[in-house]
Amino acid sequence: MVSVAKKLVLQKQKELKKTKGKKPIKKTGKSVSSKPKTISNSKAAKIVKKQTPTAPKYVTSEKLSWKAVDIPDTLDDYEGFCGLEEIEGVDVKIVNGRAQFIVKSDDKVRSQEEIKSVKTSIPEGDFELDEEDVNEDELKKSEEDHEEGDEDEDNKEDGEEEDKEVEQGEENEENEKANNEKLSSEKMKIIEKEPSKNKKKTKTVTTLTSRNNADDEQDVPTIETEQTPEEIKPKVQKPKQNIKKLQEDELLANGDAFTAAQELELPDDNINLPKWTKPIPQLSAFTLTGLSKLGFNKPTEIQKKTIPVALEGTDVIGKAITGSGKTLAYGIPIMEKAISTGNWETQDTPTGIIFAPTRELASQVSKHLQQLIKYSSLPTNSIVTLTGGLSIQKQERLLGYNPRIIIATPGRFLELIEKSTDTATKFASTDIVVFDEADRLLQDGHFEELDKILELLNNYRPKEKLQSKKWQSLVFSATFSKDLFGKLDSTKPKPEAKNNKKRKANEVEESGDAETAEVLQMLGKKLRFRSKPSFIDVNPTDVVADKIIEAMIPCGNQERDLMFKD
Ligand SMILES: Nc1ncnc2c1ncn2[C@@H]1O[C@H](COP(=O)(O)OP(=O)(O)OP(=O)(O)O)[C@@H](O)[C@H]1O
Repeated sequence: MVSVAKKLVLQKQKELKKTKGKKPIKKTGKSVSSKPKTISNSKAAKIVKKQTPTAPKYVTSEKLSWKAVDIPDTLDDYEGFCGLEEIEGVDVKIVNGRAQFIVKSDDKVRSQEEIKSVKTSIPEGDFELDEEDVNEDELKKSEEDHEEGDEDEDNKEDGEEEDKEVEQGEENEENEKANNEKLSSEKMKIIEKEPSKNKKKTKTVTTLTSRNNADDEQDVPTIETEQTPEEIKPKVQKPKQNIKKLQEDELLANGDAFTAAQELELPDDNINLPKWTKPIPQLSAFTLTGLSKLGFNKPTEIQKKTIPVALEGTDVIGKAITGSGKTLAYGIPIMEKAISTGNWETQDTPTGIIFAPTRELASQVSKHLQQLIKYSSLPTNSIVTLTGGLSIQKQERLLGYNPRIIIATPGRFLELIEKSTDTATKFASTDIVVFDEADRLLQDGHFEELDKILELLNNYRPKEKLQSKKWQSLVFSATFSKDLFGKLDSTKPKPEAKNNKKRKANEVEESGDAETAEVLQMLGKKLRFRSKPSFIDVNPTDVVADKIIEAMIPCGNQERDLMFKD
């Protein structure tokens, strides 16, 4: 006899067989009755109708609901196209020489109102536009709107990092803006041949090019299509504003140095600045043009004495008070070296690294050097400031454009070289290292960082490849008091070596008093100069002593006694 349990099992198996193949019912919050609902024939028909895919529709690009996406720093995982998000469920087909977009559902298509509103926000880039799509006024307006948008975006980015760095932030934004102009990563160019007069079919070549990477260009598909001259619409005249700059930047970014050189404004060879050229005959026409434009008709004392020595490659220790023109005293030698190197578009190592103790000073130095560099053959993104409080990613991106001059505070610089051996190796290959306001750089807070930096740079320097095993050091400070350089005490030579070292310190030219000599000796040990440094003191103590006048103050006996009372 079959047991009740077995009966139940058999019944269950039968039920399971019946339900097999049916789609499982999705669970909702509501309780689902175990009894399957019967669906009327008409309702079932409606559901079937809803599931039928819409017939494919051909639409123009403006009708698609494109969304802008940020282009990431690295393009490895980037799936967008020219800063636009890919739209799923849309196919592209070339019909009569034009790209047609085939959509399968209406939710990918914009309404007329939406199309109108997006026409005023054309994305950045040299996109060619159809005349009927937008007139010149609209184009100008959209560009202005977009510029404002850019600022907002950048401000937002910096705001996330640190608000208080306003001044420096602005300066980096300027650099970044210049770089963005120069290297807007993806570009669409439409090169069209002139339509022939005899109404023959003309070939239109559409090439997608990447400005940044010549290799990318080879991988980009070229679409050749046949078009009649009627089909080729005249291009809208782009705004003239900044066109020359854009063309120049494009040439430079593409590495077409020869054509770019022709586009560059040449320096004035007839600049007459004898007060500069007499003590410093090595100055280039670029620098002289810049100095003349800035109205700097003669060098300051520290500039006159430092620049010629530094241009010869000698290490320099300069003593000059604040506001004496130290920035150009080291800035001009770096600039001249960078200009003479020539192949800056291929060289990926910096010419000079300038260390400053504070972000404000770094920013000030950068601004000052930018003023002069703009008259040189060096590109606008030749100077990069690396300081804390600003986006490290942004700074890394700027380093990708191979700047010639790095201005840094020790903390951020150390962070970057500890993060990437590639960056450390590049920086270690520098020709010149400047320590501005050395007394402050070698005090608490910075001393340990600078110590590590020097060690890393020394270790990473690819000596076999470089002409010189050591970089040139330019050290500036308003004072060489032992109190301020106290940290160097720990690196003081051992007593037995003291006499030898003392002799070396005395060899430093015009080293002045014993205290200065001792500080210089300690500095030499820390910075490991490549040559005997030239000590240039533009405010020696005897200058101050000369200004002290002997005076007699007549006073009575009582006052005199008060004076000598201990
Ligand atoms: N040869 C020159 N002729 C005229 N003005 C100059 C000259 N060189 C520099 N200056 C101007 O002098 C000012 C001070 O220069 P700079 O900032 O280089 O001084 P500094 O010694 O570095 O001072 P600080 O220690 O404050 O940075 C700047 O405004 C700069 O534009």
